[in-house]
Amino acid sequence: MSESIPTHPQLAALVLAGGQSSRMGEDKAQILWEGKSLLQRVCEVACYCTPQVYLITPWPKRYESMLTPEYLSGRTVQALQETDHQRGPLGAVLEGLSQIEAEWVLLLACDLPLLDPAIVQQWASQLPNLPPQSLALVPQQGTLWHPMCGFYRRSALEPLRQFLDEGGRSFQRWLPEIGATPLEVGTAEFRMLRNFNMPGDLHAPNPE
Ligand SMILES: Nc1nc2c(ncn2[C@@H]2O[C@H](COP(=O)(O)OP(=O)(O)OP(=O)(O)O)[C@@H](O)[C@H]2O)c(=O)[nH]1
Repeated sequence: MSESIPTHPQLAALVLAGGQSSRMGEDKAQILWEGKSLLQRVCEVACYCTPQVYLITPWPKRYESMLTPEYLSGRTVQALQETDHQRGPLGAVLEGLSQIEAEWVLLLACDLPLLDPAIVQQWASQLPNLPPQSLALVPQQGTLWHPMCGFYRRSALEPLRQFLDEGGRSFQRWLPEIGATPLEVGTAEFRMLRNFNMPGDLHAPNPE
């Protein structure tokens, strides 16, 4: 993958690897697809968009060898230890956001191997145009948000903490609550947001 081009000086990326992978039957992050692990693919997209990339996971040791420059075209990814495993992906986002200082964070789930880095970077170029009160820029299709490839302002931290403390666990509920800005995307771009959940997804025809 080609060199990253700084998109926004205040953009970091946070990759998620955790959960149960119960539908896949084995750890999704480590699954090989077309010669690379799903985690490696998503980390490469993140590294294309920003030099500041973090992985939040309950198992940093497990992925240590996959975050090195040898795997990531000369880049590195810093692993953050997730401490509370009970709150799902939103809890992981909270822990990640609280350790990252950049104004914006590109959130990427490790099970999105079809992402086109140039498109994600083009989306990031919209960030400077957002009003200060916009806490997130997230692809939306109809009323369905695609939160696992979206941009979150660091100041979303406190509203997120409050949502989790009140028992909230759903991005689909939280995003309207904070008035997230929908990202206008075309049909072709939505195809790259297909996440891999089951073994059959690994053998489905590539939408490209
Ligand atoms: N760090 C972290 N990532 C998570 C957590 N739960 C899910 N994820 C990640 O979020 C993405 C979407 O996860 P899901 O497919 O909804 O859940 P899953 O637990 O991985 O899989 P299922 O058991 O099949 O639902 C994947 O990239 C997971 O690695 C969590 O508690 N912590």
